[in-house]
Amino acid sequence: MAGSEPGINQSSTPKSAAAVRIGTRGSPLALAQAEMVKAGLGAAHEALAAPGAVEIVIIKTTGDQIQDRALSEIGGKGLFTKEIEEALIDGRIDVAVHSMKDVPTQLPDGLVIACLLEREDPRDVLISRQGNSIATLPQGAVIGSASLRRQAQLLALRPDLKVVTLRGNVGTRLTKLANGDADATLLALAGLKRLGKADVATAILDMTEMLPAVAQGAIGLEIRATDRRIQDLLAPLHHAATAAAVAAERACLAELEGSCRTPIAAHAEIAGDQLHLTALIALPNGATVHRDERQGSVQDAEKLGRDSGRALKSLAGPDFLA
Ligand SMILES: NCc1[nH]cc(CCC(=O)O)c1CC(=O)O
Repeated sequence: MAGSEPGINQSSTPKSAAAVRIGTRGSPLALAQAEMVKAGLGAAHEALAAPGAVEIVIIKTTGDQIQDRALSEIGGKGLFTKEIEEALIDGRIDVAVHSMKDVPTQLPDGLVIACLLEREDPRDVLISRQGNSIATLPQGAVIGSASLRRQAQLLALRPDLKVVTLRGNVGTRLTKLANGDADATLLALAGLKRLGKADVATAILDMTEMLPAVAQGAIGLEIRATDRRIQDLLAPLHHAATAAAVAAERACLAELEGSCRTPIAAHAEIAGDQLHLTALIALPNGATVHRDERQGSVQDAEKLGRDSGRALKSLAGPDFLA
């Protein structure tokens, strides 16, 4: 290029000198997760431990802007991921850090989840003002939640409860609870732990009463499919057992997809070379819950997930997911 000097950046927006640019939402939880990735990269590669080598870029998503409605009402998949994926495709960032439970099963062309961090505890917790289990919540208690999955499973156990929409990030929800907007709420333990707030939990819910969301507790790192440099840098952070569990759960979800208004939950547990998958679909009012359990080789994680999704579909019948 005429007039250009070596090492001088000619573009109008100065290009970051960082070796790795990590894109994330700006919520405290998202930032904590991005910091975990930054620390992991620094621990794995000496060159990335230097100040400025890894940069965190905050990107605002549609899901962050809309705070007053249930996500199922807004509709549309990828409310927390779309803008971050655009930055990845445009080359403004190199790695997108996602809570895998917010990532749609279909990724945009050219992007891949290249790495899964070791999963945090996937269970949900109850945070309540009175009663330390679902069974002992006061009659008719008001539960704040925007999740159809949590609503359906709560109402299946306790049809007398009243569920109201409670959105916002973890801190906002805790404030709303303290203000009396609800008697109790449910949150993912993983998020609370990463925020150092696990002590607000009244009780950790058993998988048998509250099956988690697909991929809950798992953090996935999305990159450009062609980016070998970043792929190699992330390799030491990858956790194979988490990847297999998440693959099974997401394959189940992909098989069931069609409506984001159907409560779906799934959890895969790995012991040795065996994967045990539990999945369910329910009516939002909890009146019907269809459950599937199966076990097989970890190698067949995706097939187990697909088979589970198909089994649930045939249990439920054609009208259920409509
Ligand atoms: N949709 C919000 C969201 N996405 C991921 C988590 C928790 C962290 C995780 O599952 O890894 C949360 C908050 C919650 O449900 O309590």
